[in-house]
Parts: sequence; structure tokens; C-alpha cells
Amino acid sequence: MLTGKYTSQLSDKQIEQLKLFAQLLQDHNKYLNLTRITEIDQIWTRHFEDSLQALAVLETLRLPGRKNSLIDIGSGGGFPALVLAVALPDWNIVSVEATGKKARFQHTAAEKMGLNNVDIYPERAEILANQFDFRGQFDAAVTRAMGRLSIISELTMPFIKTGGKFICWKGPKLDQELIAGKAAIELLGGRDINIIPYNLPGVADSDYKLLEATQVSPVPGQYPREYKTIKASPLGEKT
Ligand SMILES: C[S@@+](CC[C@H](N)C(=O)[O-])C[C@H]1O[C@@H](n2cnc3c(N)ncnc32)[C@H](O)[C@@H]1O
Repeated sequence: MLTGKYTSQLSDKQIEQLKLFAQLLQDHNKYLNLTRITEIDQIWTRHFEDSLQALAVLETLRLPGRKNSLIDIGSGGGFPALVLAVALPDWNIVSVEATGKKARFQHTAAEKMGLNNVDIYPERAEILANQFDFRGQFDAAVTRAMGRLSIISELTMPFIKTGGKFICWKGPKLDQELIAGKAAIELLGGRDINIIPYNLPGVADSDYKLLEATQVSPVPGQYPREYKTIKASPLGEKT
């Protein structure tokens, strides 16, 4: 398996957990369609090492004597939620995935990996975001491969506490999405947008970026709107 900056820092136990996760992904992918990436080195780089890029930002949120919390919106086969749950055993991780069979796969995988710091919800983000014990409760809300910035910010930011972080993984399309995305993030109470470029081992000409923003005030109560409205008139975009 091909390791990178973050996967090479994992303990033996964490490596065993991720090896098992890779095996489960390969086995279940045959009928669940969890990922297009099925070759082992590619799983380690494009899924595991990629998911761990958020550690650079998450480590800045740690406060002594208290458990941090993170929510992943649209986690699919478990990225980045389960990978971060392996790397951050002292964090509470919540994984939200609308498709029941993918959420069930994550449940099986988390159990087999012996993870007791992750809860998986087969639910839509825009429903959970209005529930008292989810709204504004998390130190970080993250999302990967979930679509345009102007849409995912509305689905993800309502979960973040004031002072917490919004983090999303982006590729070359970020440049086209950035003006509207920034406007959306600011409408939703986010500031200090920072873009962190990164490379993955063995991936030539990669143009990957992590976008982070700080939640400086609560998301206004009218957001998130219904999904069809979010899609029809994304925040910050001219429609
Ligand atoms: C392209 S996949 C990305 C999965 C994973 N984050 C990854 O990086 O591989 C997007 C996932 O988001 C889920 N999804 C889409 N809209 C959602 C919503 N409103 N709430 C929760 N999950 C959602 C879909 O079911 C799908 O599994």
C-alpha cells in the first residue's frame, strides 16, 4: 500500500483498521457501488490520505480536557468520516448519509474496525440540521464530493458551533465556484476563508484543495431550505 504524509503517521492499530476498511470496501463495492476507486494503492491515496488532509485544520481546534466533535455530510462509503474516526479516536464523529444501504455499510465497517467514536445517521442533512441536538453543535462540519460550494455550504454549515470550522474537499472546479461559494459562506455566518492546496503521492498533476472557513456567527434560522429550493436557487449564485 502507498502511504503519504498523514497515513505514514498512523499507529500499527490504525493501519490495521484501515487495511480492514479497504478490504471491506473492495468486498462490498461489488454490489453497493460505493466507489470507483478499487485498487488498493489508490484506496490508500485517493481515499485515506485524501480524507486525512483535514487533520491540519482539525488539530488547531483541539482544546485540552474536552472531546471535540465533527460531522461529515454525505459520507457515502465512509469518506472522510470513518477514516477520521480511525485517526482521531478521542473525537466524537457523526456521519450523515442519505442512502440507507451506504449508511448500513458504514455501520458494518465501523463495527468490524472496532470504532466506538462514530455514530452513523441514514438521514438527509437538511432534516437533521433543524434538530435541536444537531444544529450548531459541532466543532467542525466537513463534506467531500457533495457538489457545488454554494449548495454544500447551506447543507453543512448549520451544524457548526460559533468558532468552529467548515471544511470541504475541492478539485479544479473550485475556481469557477469560488465567487458564489464565498458569498454563500458569508451569508451563512462564515468568514476567514482559506484555501490549502495539496498533492497526493503517486497522483500526477493533482489539483486538490481543502477549503476551510470559520463560523463566526450562527447560521440564520431560515437555512437550510428544502433541498429542491437549495438546488433551484443556490445561495450566492445569480439565478
Ligand atoms: C458523491 S458521494 C460522496 C461520498 C463521500 N463523501 C466521498 O467523498 O466519497 C455523495 C453522497 O452524498 C449523499 N447525499 C447527497 N445529498 C445528501 C443530503 N442532502 N444529505 C445527506 N447525504 C446526502 C449521497 O447519497 C452520496 O452518497
